[in-house]
Amino acid sequence: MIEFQAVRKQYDNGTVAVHELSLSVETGTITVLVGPSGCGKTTLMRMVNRMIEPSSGTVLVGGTDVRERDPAHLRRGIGYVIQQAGLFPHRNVLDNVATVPLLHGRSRQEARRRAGELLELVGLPRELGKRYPAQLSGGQQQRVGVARALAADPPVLLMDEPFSAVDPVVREGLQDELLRLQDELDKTVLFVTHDIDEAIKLGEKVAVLRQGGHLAQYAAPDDLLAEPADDFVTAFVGRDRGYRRLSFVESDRVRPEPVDTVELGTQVATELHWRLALDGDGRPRGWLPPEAAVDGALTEDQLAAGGSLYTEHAPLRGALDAALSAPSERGVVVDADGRYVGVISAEHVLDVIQRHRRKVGQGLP
Ligand SMILES: Nc1ncnc2c1ncn2[C@@H]1O[C@H](COP(=O)(O)OP(=O)(O)OP(=O)(O)O)[C@@H](O)[C@H]1O
Repeated sequence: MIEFQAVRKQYDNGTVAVHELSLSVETGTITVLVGPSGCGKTTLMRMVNRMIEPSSGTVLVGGTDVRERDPAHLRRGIGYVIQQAGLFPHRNVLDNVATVPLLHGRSRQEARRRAGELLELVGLPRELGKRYPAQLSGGQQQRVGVARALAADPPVLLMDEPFSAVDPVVREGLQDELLRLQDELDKTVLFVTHDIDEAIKLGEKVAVLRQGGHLAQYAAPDDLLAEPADDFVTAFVGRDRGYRRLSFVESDRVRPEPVDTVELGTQVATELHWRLALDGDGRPRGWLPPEAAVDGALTEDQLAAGGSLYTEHAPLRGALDAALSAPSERGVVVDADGRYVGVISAEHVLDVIQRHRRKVGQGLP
């Protein structure tokens, strides 16, 4: 769908930002360009919608050389999301999103209706449409930016460090939202980041670039972690790549065990061991520490905050993290509806990992 053929970009001051780079981005996938600052990611991305022209080489979108396309026309089929969302400050949120359908000749009423739908699609309540960008949080602004980029229903979406200006928790939410949206929309997404974790989480394929616009490696995330092409990629993917690879290892061998539970809102006696507190629907709310004396009905503020939850059958990284982050040293396993299933120890997860290694016959690094 997007193809870079021996693309090179040298700026007027002599800087070679992209060095004869060839790369194919498959239709309907998220492909991530990742690399340190200044390695040419943005330059490469902007050649797709002709914001930057290559010095030599060819960029094809949908099989057509972009130079044969009128830039304005080309950009209508290519959504573009940037850091800080790039919203118009003096237009309210709904009008920001409606801009594109209006440009496409829709009536104002129709454009606003479509904008409302898009806000919901990216997980924002329609009421926010009346606010101005400055009245939204950074994460909400980014969602509006995504909604605006999707407004023309473009087959291609370029995203240039779209989530880097928000805090890590919001960022994770936005990443999850993008994966959910992509499941639904099947766009061809080219995503730029300098964060290898973000690249690995989002990319079906990841292109690692190094200084001077060289392609160091282009591979699926698991392959990148398993077999980094050279020292640069090894250093860039980081020391804990063995742990990260667990994100790709699913296993049905995790065997949760029962643990003592207590229900919020009920009277509980003092005990010498950790107990898991559940709400009335069986969802974990936190841990009740040993020897905790509960006067009256059990409330949430008497609990130690729980660790992360592990959803059954999810990749093993989540299982290990749940076990390591729990105050009771036992990770809580939940079903797809978030209801308590059992608990697991870190030792058990490591044992499952060992058995997985033996089964597939290749060690996790
Ligand atoms: N208009 C320009 N004129 C001259 N040099 C430029 C221009 N734009 C970018 N560069 C240089 O080209 C190189 C690549 O820049 P580019 O913005 O593509 O990198 P990047 O990987 O996106 O970086 P970052 O992660 O910091 O955004 C850098 O050395 C940069 O200084």
